[in-house]
Amino acid sequence: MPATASSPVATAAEAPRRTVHVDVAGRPYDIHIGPGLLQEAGARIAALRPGARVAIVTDANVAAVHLAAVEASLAATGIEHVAVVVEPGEKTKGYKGLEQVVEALIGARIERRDLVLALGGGVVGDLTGFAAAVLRRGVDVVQAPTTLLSQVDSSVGGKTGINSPQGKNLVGAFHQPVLVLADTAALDTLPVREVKAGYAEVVKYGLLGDAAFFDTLEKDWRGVIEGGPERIFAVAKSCEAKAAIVARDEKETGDRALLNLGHTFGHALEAGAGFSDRLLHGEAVAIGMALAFAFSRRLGLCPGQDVTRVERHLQAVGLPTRIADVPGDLPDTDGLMRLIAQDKKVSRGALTFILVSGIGEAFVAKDVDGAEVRAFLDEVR
Ligand SMILES: NC(=O)c1ccc[n+]([C@@H]2O[C@H](COP(=O)([O-])OP(=O)(O)OC[C@H]3O[C@@H](n4cnc5c(N)ncnc54)[C@H](O)[C@@H]3O)[C@@H](O)[C@H]2O)c1
Ligand SMILES: O=C(O)C(=O)C[C@@H](O)[C@H](O)[C@H](O)COP(=O)(O)O
Ligand SMILES: [Zn+2]
Repeated sequence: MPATASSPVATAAEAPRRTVHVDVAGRPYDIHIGPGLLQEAGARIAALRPGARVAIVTDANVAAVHLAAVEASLAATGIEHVAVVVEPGEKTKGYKGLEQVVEALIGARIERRDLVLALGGGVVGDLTGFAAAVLRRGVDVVQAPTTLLSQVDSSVGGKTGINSPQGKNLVGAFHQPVLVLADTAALDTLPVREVKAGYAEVVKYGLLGDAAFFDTLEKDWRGVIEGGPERIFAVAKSCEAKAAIVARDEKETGDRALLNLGHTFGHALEAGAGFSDRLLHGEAVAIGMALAFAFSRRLGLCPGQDVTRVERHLQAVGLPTRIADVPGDLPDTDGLMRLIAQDKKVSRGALTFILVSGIGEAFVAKDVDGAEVRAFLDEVR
């Protein structure tokens, strides 16, 4: 097993293995990043929790390409394991998917000191994390993210949950993982549309608080999409940014909400599209970030040149930036406003948005006037 160093990432040319420490109060853990980590799952889990049984939860697409390696790794270290395979796609992150996973874990007699291993993208990670949080009132989870999005975002920070027909992630729990294994070689089998969707959450870290990272991405984005050292650098840099925010505000009472840049609009669009593959989460975030910049400009908060620069970059990568880019029907402005009203940042009925005063300068805006949002949506549709 390689040694783990926790120094900050500076350039893409650094070693292919990185470790980022998440110093969340009372439950610190490591994110290991680099190629070949799925093959090391058994050794790392045996070292972390000797004698534990492991329930792997994955989806059918991931099972086809990566489950065998994980099972072989667990078997090689003598870890008893079972696998639960769910249907791929956002619709699985709902009540039925939760019932399937929880019942399978109970059926497999997974005990409190055993481990649940989420092997897959954000859908598997969020669903499995939530199932583990409620199983026997709490079983520990290891996240093994296999999409770019899940490696840079969803496997880190402990937000778990499922969607309600009334909105995104409305049922869930904070349940930090005990270990994250981000095997960057697993991304080699990921369809390019999914890589690009994950890239939206990478750009988010630049836009919300790190203008220099955004500059780097403007130059190096092809390497992140195609694979190579730029990709590992981007995963590590993103995990560092998220780890720092989560460590100071685990339960989103303050500036963790910055990680929601683009999500108030984005989540409403995802729900409006019926959580279907018409609009992936990362694509919704790309549109949402472009809208957050344009809305900030409308309010006189952000220079127009920054709005244009963000839109151009997302479009160059091949991400959508406008509501009209979503294929098929969406709710009208009233319908979108009803979905926005279910956002978890709403407080005493008042809307909260993450707005920007420029690239790398996001802030939490409370009491945003709903009439302004409605007028903006009417204008941009
Ligand atoms: N908890 C958080 O902090 C957080 C953060 C961001 C997003 N999310 C959630 O994450 C979800 C989106 O996650 P996602 O974009 O990873 O989507 P996903 O989990 O649906 O995975 C995307 C697709 O890729 C397939 N796949 C996954 N890994 C693969 C691989 N290595 N090779 C081939 N195919 C593979 C999956 O089967 C699926 O079809 C959303 O529900 C979103 O709300 C949560
Ligand atoms: O970790 C966070 O905090 C985030 O907001 C990350 C987001 O990218 C992610 O999509 C998250 O699930 C959204 O959280 P929600 O609380 O708005 O459901
Ligand atoms: Zn997100």
